[in-house]
Amino acid sequence: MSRNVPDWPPVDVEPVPVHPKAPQAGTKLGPHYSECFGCGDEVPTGLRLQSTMGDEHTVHSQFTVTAAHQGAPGLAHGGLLAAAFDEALGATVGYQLRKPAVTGRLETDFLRPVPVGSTLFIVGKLDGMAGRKVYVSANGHLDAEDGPIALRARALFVIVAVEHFTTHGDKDAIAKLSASSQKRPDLNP
Ligand SMILES: CCCCCCCCCCCC(=O)SCCNC(=O)CCNC(=O)[C@H](O)C(C)(C)COP(=O)(O)OP(=O)(O)OC[C@H]1O[C@@H](n2cnc3c(N)ncnc32)[C@H](O)[C@@H]1OP(=O)(O)O
Repeated sequence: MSRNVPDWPPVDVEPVPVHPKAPQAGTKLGPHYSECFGCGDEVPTGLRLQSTMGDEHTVHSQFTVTAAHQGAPGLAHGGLLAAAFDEALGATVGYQLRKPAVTGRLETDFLRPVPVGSTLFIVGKLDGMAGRKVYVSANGHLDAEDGPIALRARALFVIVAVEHFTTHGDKDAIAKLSASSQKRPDLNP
């Protein structure tokens, strides 16, 4: 079946300036925040994405679908799959720019059903930047790095000041994150 996919990126962009201290290819990235629904290891019902730096400005993430992620019986819920891509795309932006950025827009094409027990191999890549706008996209391969593509996603992340989080978020949790990230050079600018 053919699908009309809009031009991407939708505006003229510059190459994204990857931070000189961005993690090397092959580096396992670990949770950026232990209570993150997408990657945290303190969230029993979370998605627990595991990400690794790839070559050529990519980040590779794996998400294993459990019974807790069902929509239809035995199949992953589409909203949770979109959440997994939000996390994978956010990691692609965050670890390479090492600047805070939030999702402004996220669009997802669901191409194949994703059964419980399967693993999505998500490859996110930076597509360009225009001012504070960072364009990023990802493919999700079913059950292997070279498996069939089950989902595609494109997103706009917007670079924000740290005040975005201190103004709108939980100050105690931010303090906890700050303290723990002192031990994680990959999380510091
Ligand atoms: C090492 C660490 C690892 C870190 C790893 C991290 C992984 C975390 C992954 C999870 C990420 C999330 O879920 S983040 C949580 C979900 N997202 C949010 O809560 C964001 C809520 N939205 C907002 O706070 C705001 O709307 C912002 C910040 C996105 C934008 O507000 P702003 O700062 O006032 O800027 P604004 O001027 O409106 O927008 C800036 C530019 O972006 C454009 N723009 C903004 N939104 C859109 C949009 N939906 N569609 C098109 N374009 C848009 C504007 O037109 C403008 O273009 P121009 O005029 O410049 O051309």
